[in-house]
Amino acid sequence: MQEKGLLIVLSGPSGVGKGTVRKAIFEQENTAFEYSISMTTRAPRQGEVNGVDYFFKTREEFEELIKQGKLLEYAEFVGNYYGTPVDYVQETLNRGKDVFLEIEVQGARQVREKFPDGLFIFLVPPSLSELKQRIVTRGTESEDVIRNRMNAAKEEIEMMHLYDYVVENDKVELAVERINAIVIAEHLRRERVEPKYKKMLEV
Ligand SMILES: Nc1nc2c(ncn2[C@@H]2O[C@H](COP(=O)(O)OP(=O)(O)O)[C@@H](O)[C@H]2O)c(=O)[nH]1
Ligand SMILES: Nc1ncnc2c1ncn2[C@@H]1O[C@H](COP(=O)(O)OP(=O)(O)O)[C@@H](O)[C@H]1O
Repeated sequence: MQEKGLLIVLSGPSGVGKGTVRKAIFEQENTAFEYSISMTTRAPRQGEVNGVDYFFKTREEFEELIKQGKLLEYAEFVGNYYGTPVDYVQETLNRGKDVFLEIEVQGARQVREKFPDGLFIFLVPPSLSELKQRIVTRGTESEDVIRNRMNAAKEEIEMMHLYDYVVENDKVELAVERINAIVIAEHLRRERVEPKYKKMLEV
């Protein structure tokens, strides 16, 4: 039987750099994970592409997906819905591939209930002031939204203890390296050999 893939969940407060770190992970050569593209009702930002960054949905479409049980988890975050397509995740894990989710904390909590054996990684900022700076310099949000996101961030950071690992995002490259190391260690702990090293064993 095909060994199932590992479900890797990267979460943390808004503005900590989840999206940035996730992109850097997928820009590495030979990334062994499959990224699960989320559904959202948020409007696309400049340069975002439907089916690449997100599947952009109307509220009605999203609520229909909820009703039909098509989402592994979903959450309302600062006025918009975000959710993970369940079929994609299941099928990919069944093919033996690791699936990588980058989601906010309410969703991560729901995934933990359904996949207790998943690998849950919490990204933290070096400090709260640095977090605020990142949200401000991103410049995509109004002052009201920034205030909401900072308030949400404080509550989100309290969820840190529910995770398997906490990774500081001081520098993107360092955070990526830490996550790579954690995944390798978790594969070994689960007696799975990295696909990259499996090739060596075949020589
Ligand atoms: N629960 C959940 N959260 C998601 C999903 N996709 C993205 N998010 C999170 O939703 C939040 C807002 O995302 P977005 O609007 O793209 O803004 P940004 O990531 O803060 O730049 C971030 O914390 C994302 O990690 C998802 O499928 N489910
Ligand atoms: N390690 C880092 N050092 C400095 N700035 C960062 C770092 N990681 C991310 N950023 C910046 O912080 C802002 C928020 O990052 P983003 O990836 O959108 O966060 P999230 O997805 O967690 O909401 C962006 O402007 C991004 O360029």
